[in-house]
Amino acid sequence: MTQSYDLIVIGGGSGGIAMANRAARYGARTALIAAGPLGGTCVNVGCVPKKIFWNAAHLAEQMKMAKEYGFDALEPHFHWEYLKRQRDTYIERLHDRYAQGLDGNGVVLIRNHARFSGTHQITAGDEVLDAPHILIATGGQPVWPDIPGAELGITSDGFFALETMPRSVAIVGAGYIAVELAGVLHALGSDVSLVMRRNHFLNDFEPMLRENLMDAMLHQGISLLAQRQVREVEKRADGLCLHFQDRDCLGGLETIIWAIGRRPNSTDLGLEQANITTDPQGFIAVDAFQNTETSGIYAVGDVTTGPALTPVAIAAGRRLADRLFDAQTERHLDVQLVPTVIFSHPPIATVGLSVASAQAQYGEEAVKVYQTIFTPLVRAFSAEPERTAMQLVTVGREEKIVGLHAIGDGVDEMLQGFAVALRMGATKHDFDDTIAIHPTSAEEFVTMR
Ligand SMILES: Cc1cc2nc3c(=O)[nH]c(=O)nc-3n(C[C@H](O)[C@H](O)[C@H](O)COP(=O)(O)OP(=O)(O)OC[C@H]3O[C@@H](n4cnc5c(N)ncnc54)[C@H](O)[C@@H]3O)c2cc1C
Ligand SMILES: NC(=O)c1ccc[n+]([C@@H]2O[C@H](COP(=O)([O-])OP(=O)(O)OC[C@H]3O[C@@H](n4cnc5c(N)ncnc54)[C@H](O)[C@@H]3O)[C@@H](O)[C@H]2O)c1
Repeated sequence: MTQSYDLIVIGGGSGGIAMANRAARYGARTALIAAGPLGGTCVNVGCVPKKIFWNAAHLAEQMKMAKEYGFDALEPHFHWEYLKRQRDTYIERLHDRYAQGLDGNGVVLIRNHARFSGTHQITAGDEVLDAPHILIATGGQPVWPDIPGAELGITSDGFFALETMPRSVAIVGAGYIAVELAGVLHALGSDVSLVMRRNHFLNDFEPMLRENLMDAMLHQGISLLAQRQVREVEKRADGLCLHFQDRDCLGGLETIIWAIGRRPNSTDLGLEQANITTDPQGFIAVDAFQNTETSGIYAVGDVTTGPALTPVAIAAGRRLADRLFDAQTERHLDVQLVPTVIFSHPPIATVGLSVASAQAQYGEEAVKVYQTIFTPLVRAFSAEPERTAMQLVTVGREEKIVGLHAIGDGVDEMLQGFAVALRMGATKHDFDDTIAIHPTSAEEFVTMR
């Protein structure tokens, strides 16, 4: 027998859970179908376990710095297995919390793989459901390279499953995940090589950010291998060997991590039953209101082409629930000024336009850039201190701030408040007129000349 709901949500990750809970609180009869563990990518193999390992790496750096502050040399031994156990236990608690939250809101949770069996009908195992509103929030998965021996490596999913710390690692890729994992593994004691196709990583970001991060990584001892196209992985007696096109090879590796992008989970959904097509990469097209090409079917999160970030998926899901079940007819997600942090070492915080994008959008004449680079006080005693760099991109006579970029200690926790200011239309004068907090690094944002 078909069970009827007001809303069916496919996918128990960031976007799906957010929409299901909000819709149910508005009184919508809601079913959420989740194939994987609750919380999806972010909670299980993304933001949360990554940040826990980043915290450990950050502590390792702080312990090194402690000597400069008069503490006896600390030579701590890091127990990867212990932290992994702690992390897994924490994540299990999050699973329970999500299940309780859904239950408390009256969302019916179905643990199975969902497929469309009609335009507004879903089959999950033996169950058949229908609803006038269906959300696709199925997220994505890591891309594997199509080369011989690729299966000898792992992806970020495999990284989070590692039981012991790899001694020597090559990370192939140049995006968020590649630089974040490189920083974490290096700080915890691995010998790390980052293998890039081009000369740089983080190619879509303001260049000053990646330039400063590349300097910092080289200084820390991470090996950056540019212009390397991977051709094959070979297993040898002394470890894995990564062969490059027309070039040398990198041997003696314990682990190779593929961090070459992610692809949407859209192939095994029966989308054709709902007359929904995807682009060649498998992404589902949506308009600004998350509508797909079929009325009453919506998509949010990593299965769409929007920024692949947890808060973006959550905001899109919640706004959609507001629109459909609380009569907020114009409510939708604005993807301008999405703040983001790259949890590299040191971290990067960025919101808004790069200098080049601002010039392209407003004309070169209209853009004025303020920047500063300095040694943060916390690094005052370091022989070769890691510097902090900050930049404000302004436009027009009123110098409206359209881009804010920073790399350095603590910028990850600085960005959120500045993102509010930019969203409210802050100008350089507003920043200058704000009393500084001294002595901090953040005060440089309101004292830049
Ligand atoms: C290593 C890593 C680190 C990251 N770090 C950050 C970070 O620091 N900050 C940040 O903002 N973002 C981060 N992200 C990105 C973030 O995790 C994603 O943007 C976010 O999880 C997307 O949410 P979603 O709801 O679209 O999909 P997901 O969270 O992936 O959830 C989709 C769920 O749908 C399920 N599913 C798929 N198909 C079906 C089906 N047919 N039937 C039923 N269920 C199905 C899946 O099992 C999954 O549980 C990171 C990602 C990775 C990989
Ligand atoms: N801190 C955060 O918020 C955070 C952290 C991790 C991931 N994420 C999200 O997850 C998304 C996916 O991250 P990602 O790092 O997997 O993807 P990405 O798209 O950011 O980067 C993939 C990189 O791999 C490179 N690449 C592709 N094919 C390659 C090949 N064959 N050889 C070498 N390099 C190759 C690409 O040029 C690109 O630079 C991100 O875009 C981001 O939105 C966010």
